[in-house]
Amino acid sequence: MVTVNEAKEKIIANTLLLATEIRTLETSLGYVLVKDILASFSLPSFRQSSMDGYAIFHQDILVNGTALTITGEAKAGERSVQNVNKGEAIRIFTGAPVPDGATAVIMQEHTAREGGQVIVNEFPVQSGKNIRNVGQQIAEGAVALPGNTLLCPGAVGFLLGLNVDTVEVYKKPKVGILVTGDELVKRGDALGYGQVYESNSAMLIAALKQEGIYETEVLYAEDDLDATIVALDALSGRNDVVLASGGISVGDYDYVGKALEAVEAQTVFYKVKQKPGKPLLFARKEDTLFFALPGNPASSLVCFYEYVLPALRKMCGRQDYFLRSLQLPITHAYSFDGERDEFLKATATHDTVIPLDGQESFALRSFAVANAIIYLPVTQNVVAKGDLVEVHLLPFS
Ligand SMILES: Nc1nc2c(c(=O)[nH]1)N[C@H]1C(S)=C(S)[C@@H](COP(=O)(O)OP(=O)(O)OC[C@H]3O[C@@H](n4cnc5c(N)ncnc54)[C@H](O)[C@@H]3O)O[C@H]1N2
Ligand code: MOO
Repeated sequence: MVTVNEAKEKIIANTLLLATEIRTLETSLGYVLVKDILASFSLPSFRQSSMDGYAIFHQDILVNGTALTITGEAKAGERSVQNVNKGEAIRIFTGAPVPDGATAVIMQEHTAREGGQVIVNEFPVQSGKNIRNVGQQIAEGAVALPGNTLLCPGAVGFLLGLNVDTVEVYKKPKVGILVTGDELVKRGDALGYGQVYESNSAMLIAALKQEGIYETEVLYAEDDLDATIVALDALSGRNDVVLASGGISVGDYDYVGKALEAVEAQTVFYKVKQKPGKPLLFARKEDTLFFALPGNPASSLVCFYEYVLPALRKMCGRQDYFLRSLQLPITHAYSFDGERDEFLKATATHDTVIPLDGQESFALRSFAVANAIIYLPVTQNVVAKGDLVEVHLLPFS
C-alpha cells in the first residue's frame, strides 16, 4: 500500500514521452509542440493602420482644426505603396498599409471632411498613433511559440497567421479498456435481477475524449482468469495505455491482478491509502502502462482524474499534467476516521467549495454534477466550515 503522493510520483516516474508526428495545424488542437517554432517573417509584415481615418504626417498638426489635402485612399489589401507629403492626408481603413511618409493615423471620429480636405480635430498628435509597426507582434526569426506549448485555438490562429501549415507534436496515446464483471449488461439489453448496466467503459471513453484521445478500444472478459489474460494480452500488444475496470479487489472472481502477472506486466504498486479507489493497481510492461481501476464507478473516475490523466498528459508532452489545484474555503464541516486520504466530489465556485451529498464509491450521481474534487489528507480529517481545503478542478470546469 502506498500513499497518494507516492502513487503519483511512481506513475510520473514510469511515464515516458510518446513518439512525435507531423500534423496539419487544423488537426493540432490539444497537441503539444515538440520544438520552438520561429517566425519566418515579421508580423505585421508591413506598417498597418489600426483605425479607419486619415494617414498624416503628425508634425503637420500644429493646432486643433488643421486642414490637410486628401490625395489618395488606402484600403485593406491595398497593393501599391503610397506616399504622404507634408500638408497631405490619405484616406485609410483598418488593416491597410500606411503610406510612406505618414507618421500617424487620425481616427475618423476626430476629423471632419470638407470637400477635398480633412480637418483634424486633434492636437497634439503623437508619432506612431494608430500605426501597427512591422514586427510589433513578432519579429522575423524570433520564437513564435516555444517547444512544449499546448496548442489552443489562439495558438492555431497565431501560427496560421505566420503561414505555418504543419507542426511537429507529441502523439496521443492509444488506450485499450478491459471491462470485467459477469453482473454487467450492455446497454439496450434487458436488466435481470442482480445485474447492472455496464457504464464504466463509456465513462472512461468520455473522459479520454475530453483529453482529445479518440483512439480507444474496449474488450470485455467474463470473470475467468484465462479470458482475462487473453483480453489483457491483446490490449497490451496494441495500446500505449491499458485501463482495466473492476476485478482488482480480493474477491474470488477478481482476476485482473493475476492476469497482469501472467502477461508479465510488472506491478509498480497495488493499493493506495485513499478513499475511494483503494485497490488501484499500476503496472508497466516496457513502455505500456496498465491501470487496474476499481470497478466501483466513482472510484474508477477518481482514479482516472487523479492518476491516469496526469500520465496521459505527460506522455503527450504536457508539463502541467495534474488537475489544476487551488485552496478554497469549504462550505460545510466534514470529518472522517481511518487511515485513508479522502477525495470528495464537489462544486467549486469562484470563492468556495461545496462538498456534495452521495460520496459513496458506487454513486455517480454526485459526480454527474461535480466540477471539482476536494482532496483531504488524513492529517486534515476534521475540517470546520470555512477551513481552506485543496481543490482539484475537473477538466470541464
Ligand atoms: N474484502 C474486501 N472487499 C473489498 C475491498 C477490500 O479491501 N476488501 N475493497 C473494496 C473497494 S474499496 C472497492 S473500490 C471494490 C473494488 O472492487 P473491484 O475492482 O474488484 O470491482 P468489482 O468488484 O468488479 O466491482 C465493484 C462494483 O462496481 C460495479 N462495476 C464494476 N464494473 C462496472 C462497470 N463497468 N460499469 C458499472 N458498474 C461496474 C460492480 O457491479 C460492483 O458493484 O472492492 C471492495 N471490496
Ligand atoms: O475504492 Mo473503494 O472505492 O473505497 O469503494
